Amino acid sequence: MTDTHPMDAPSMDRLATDVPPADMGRRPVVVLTHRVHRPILDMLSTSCEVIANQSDESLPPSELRRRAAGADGLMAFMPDRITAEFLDECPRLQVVAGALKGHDNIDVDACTERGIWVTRVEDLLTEPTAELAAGLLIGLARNIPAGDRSVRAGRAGWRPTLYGTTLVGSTIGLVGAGRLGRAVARLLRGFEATILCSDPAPVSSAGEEGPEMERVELSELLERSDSVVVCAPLNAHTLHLLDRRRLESMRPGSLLVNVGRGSVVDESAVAELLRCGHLGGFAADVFEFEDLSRSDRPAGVPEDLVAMPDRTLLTPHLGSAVASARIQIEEHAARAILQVLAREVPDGAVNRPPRTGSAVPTPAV
Ligand SMILES: O=CC(=O)O
Repeated sequence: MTDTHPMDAPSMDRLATDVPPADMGRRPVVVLTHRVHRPILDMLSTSCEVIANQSDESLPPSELRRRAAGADGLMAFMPDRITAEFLDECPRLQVVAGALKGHDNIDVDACTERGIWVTRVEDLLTEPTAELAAGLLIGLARNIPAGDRSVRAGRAGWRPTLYGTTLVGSTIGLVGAGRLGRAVARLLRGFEATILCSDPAPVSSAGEEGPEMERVELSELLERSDSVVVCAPLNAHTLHLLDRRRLESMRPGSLLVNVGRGSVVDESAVAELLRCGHLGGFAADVFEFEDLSRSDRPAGVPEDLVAMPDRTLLTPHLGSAVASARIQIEEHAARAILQVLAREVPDGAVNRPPRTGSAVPTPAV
C-alpha cells in the first residue's frame, strides 16, 4: 500500500487482465478515495498496488484525478463525482466499485461507454439506515435533542415543557417502499402505527413481501400521515418530489424525516414551512448539497434549517455508519474490484460494459 502515485514506484508481481503488453508485470493499481478498514487494505494489497486515503476527509479533486490517472480499479464513496470528464483521464480504469447503494453520483452510461464496470452494494445499508430513520423520527417526535441541550444547560429534572407527539397509534407515511422503506416499516410496526406507503414500483419488487402497509397515492399519503419518512433514491422522477405544493398538503404540525436523498425534498420550502409552523419538525441525514449529479445544488445545508434546532434534527449521512456494516460494504466493493481484475462478473454490477468480452455472462442488473 502506498500514499504515492503508482507511476512513481511500480511494484510488480501480478498481471491485471486487459493490461497492454507494454505493462506486462505491472500490478494492477487500485485507488481508494476514502478511508477503509485495515482488513480491506490487506485484502487488496495481496495482488494490487493500493493507493489509499486513510484521512477523515475527501481528497481535493485535483489530487484524486492525479491518483486515479493510473488506476485499474477505483473504490468510490458518496462524496465522489464520477463524470465522463473524470473517466477520460483514467484510461486504464476497468471498474468503479461503489462503497454505496445510491449511485446517482456515478455516470453509469459514461462508464459503460468506456468499458468500465460499475458496482454498488445492494443490501448492506438497508438495516442500518432504517434504524437511523426510526431514531430520527423518535428523536424529533419526542424532542430528544432539545432535552439533551436542556440537561447540558443545567436544566435537568421534570418540567412542564418539551411535550412532543407520540408515534404510538399514529399514521406514518413512507415515500418509497423498496428495501429501505420496508425495513423502516418493520421497525415501526412495534408502535402499532398505521403504515402507508407510496411507490411507483410494486411493493414486493425485490422479491420479499414487506410488513403490512397500505399502499396509497402520494397525495393521500401526505394528507393522512402524522409523520412522513422519505426512503426514495434520487432519479428524474424523485427530484423535488416533495416540493412546496406537496409539503403544503401535509397535515399541519406533521413531521418529515429524510434518509433517502436530499434532493427528493425541497429544503428551502421545508425551512419556510417550519418557520410558519405548518410543519412540526424536520429530520434529515441527507441533504441537497450532497447530490453531486445536480449542477444547481445548494452549497450546503440551508442556514434556516440549522438555525431552528428545536424543530430540526440533522445528522451527517450516518445511515450506514455502523462499523460492522461499513466493513462489509468495503469488503463488497473490494471483492468487486478483484472480480473485475480476474475477468469475472463483479457482485453488484449495475452495468454491462461491452469491452469485457463475450466470455463474461450478462449480470442480472
Ligand atoms: O446513502 C448512501 C448510499 O446510498 O450508499
